[in-house]
Amino acid sequence: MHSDLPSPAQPLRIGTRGSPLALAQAHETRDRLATAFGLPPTVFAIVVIKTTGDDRAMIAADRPLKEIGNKGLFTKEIEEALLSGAIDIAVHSMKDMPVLQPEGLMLDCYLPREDVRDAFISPGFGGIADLPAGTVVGTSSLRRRAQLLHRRPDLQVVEFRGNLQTRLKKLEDGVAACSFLAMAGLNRMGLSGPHMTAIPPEEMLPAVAQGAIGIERREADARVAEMLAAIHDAPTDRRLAAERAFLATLDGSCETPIAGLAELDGDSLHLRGQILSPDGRRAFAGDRRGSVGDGAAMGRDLARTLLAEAGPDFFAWKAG
Ligand SMILES: NCc1[nH]cc(CCC(=O)O)c1CC(=O)O
Repeated sequence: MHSDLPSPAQPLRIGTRGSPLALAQAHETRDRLATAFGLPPTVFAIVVIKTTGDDRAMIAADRPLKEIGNKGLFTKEIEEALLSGAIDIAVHSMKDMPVLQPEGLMLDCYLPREDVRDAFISPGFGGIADLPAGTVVGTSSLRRRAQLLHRRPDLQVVEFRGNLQTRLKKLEDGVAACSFLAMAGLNRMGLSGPHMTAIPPEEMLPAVAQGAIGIERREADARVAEMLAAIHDAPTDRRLAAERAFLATLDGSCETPIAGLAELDGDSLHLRGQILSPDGRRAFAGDRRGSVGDGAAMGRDLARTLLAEAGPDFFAWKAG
């Protein structure tokens, strides 16, 4: 194995998007590999790959991502680089990953999960419950929009994108009273402040796989598979098995109003799931408790139950 380890002459190439969060995730992956194998950072090369989703010309800042089409928006070019051999591994936010990988690629290494919760960001208010009727809130997430409108149909939701700094500026300019981001991203970038509060999952159930980083590789690359096994986090794997089975059975993607969270308590797994109509008027939620090895079955079962409760017309909007 040791002769197979990366060297300065033949570094392990880590593919990533160029956003600050993506780079932080790629550096975390590099540092965990370096520590696990006692290697210097110089045997890793971080390769930034521009994806369709990063192309500002194509994506006007005020155009909802769901209108542009999200299938592989942030992953296609990176997966092509893996398949062509231009990079050896690719680091992804699991929240943005489809449940199935392209032929020849494998996604079975997860880093320890960060905070799964959403953050409430506002210079003026402490939480959702404090918002007066009619308040304008900013988010580009279809899930957060639906969840907010479900609880608070009196709120007005406007499209809101950009990094934390951009959002804080917009909030200070009065474009909206508050916004939302994943705690995981803020923590991984070392951002915290008086304007940010974690929202309990009971109040806003997070997206499936929120806070989890996955590392993709070529299926046939045994050397890389062996290296990744050393940094793989099994508890995160068990939780994502339940959440992603739930998502797969619902046939959803990251831009459909679906929420899911699995938590471990010793050998038992607790899975919560929710589906909503985009306007938030209809919502179906449920949970399952079982043993840690049964996550995928629990996820499928919960999804089928919610689909049956929602009825055949519930997902009809997806076709239109
Ligand atoms: N869809 C964008 C995206 N993908 C992953 C994260 C945050 C990090 C994570 O959940 O792991 C974000 C931004 C956000 O929701 O604030």
